[in-house]
Amino acid sequence: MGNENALMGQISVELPSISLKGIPDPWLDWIATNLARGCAAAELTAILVANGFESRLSARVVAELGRRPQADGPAPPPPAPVHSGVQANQARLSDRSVRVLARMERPQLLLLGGFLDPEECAELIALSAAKLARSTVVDPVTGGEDVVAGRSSSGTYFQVAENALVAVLDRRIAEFTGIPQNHGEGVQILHYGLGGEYRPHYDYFPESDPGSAAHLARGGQRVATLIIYLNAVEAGGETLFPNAGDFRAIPQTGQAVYFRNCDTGGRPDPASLHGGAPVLAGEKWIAVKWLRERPYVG
Ligand SMILES: O=C(O)CCC(=O)C(=O)O
Ligand SMILES: [Fe+2]
Repeated sequence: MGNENALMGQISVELPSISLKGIPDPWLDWIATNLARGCAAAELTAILVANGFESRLSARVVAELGRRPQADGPAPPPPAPVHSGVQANQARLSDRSVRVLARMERPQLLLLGGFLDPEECAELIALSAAKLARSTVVDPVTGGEDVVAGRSSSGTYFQVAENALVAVLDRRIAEFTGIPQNHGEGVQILHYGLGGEYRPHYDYFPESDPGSAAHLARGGQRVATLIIYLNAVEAGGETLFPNAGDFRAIPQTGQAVYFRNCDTGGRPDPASLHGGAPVLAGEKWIAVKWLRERPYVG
């Protein structure tokens, strides 16, 4: 898969002239170091506030440092072996081996086994079941969130590292993808009932849509997507790729499909068109992680 270091090297960032006044230098170093380690902006802001700094100033300074290229800071974590051109059939992570079950070039895609344990899947479902709300899509013109017939799931979000299990999951995703944790949007848990579907769509924001600008300003493109299956669907519910020979990933507990929405130059890749096929029997639970080009400002 793409080499994140190369990708990050190509991104040029405009530095807005926001003053960092009000936060002493040692704290600025501490924020920069922890952002480079992949800590969530919200977590760092909360620590600053707990140490007596004003909350709006803290959030602004953390966001500002998150936008700066970190040429002098510690290097980002190396990408997992499967993505660095080595055709390994498993990724050895610090707490498990993730098996590669299938791979594809366009879009760049890996089907994965053992990304989550069945117990972890069950806990994510239990934590989400009580707080589901109807899913929305981005309005191409306004950039707002609309309820549409083509996305009939309900879902909920967890902030990065919101609880112990989500913290483990976010770390595992960063380690596997080689994309720093602070580039991730909060993990979404989605539930589809019988007949529920998400018609084919792109996860990237089309540059020609006026509504995309506001989203692109908050961390750039959604360069990659990870969909983790939290249960085995009895029939239907596959993640399908109409521009890739109608490839279909079948939901099986703990397995995942990881794909790039953009090429290594950060350009949207139309081959990444995908959808969730209607559930024909049973129900479908998934965890979805959208990964941005730059640190995500939620
Ligand atoms: O339900 C699926 O398998 C696909 C979900 C999806 O594409 C998304 O949430 O962006
Ligand atoms: Fe999607």
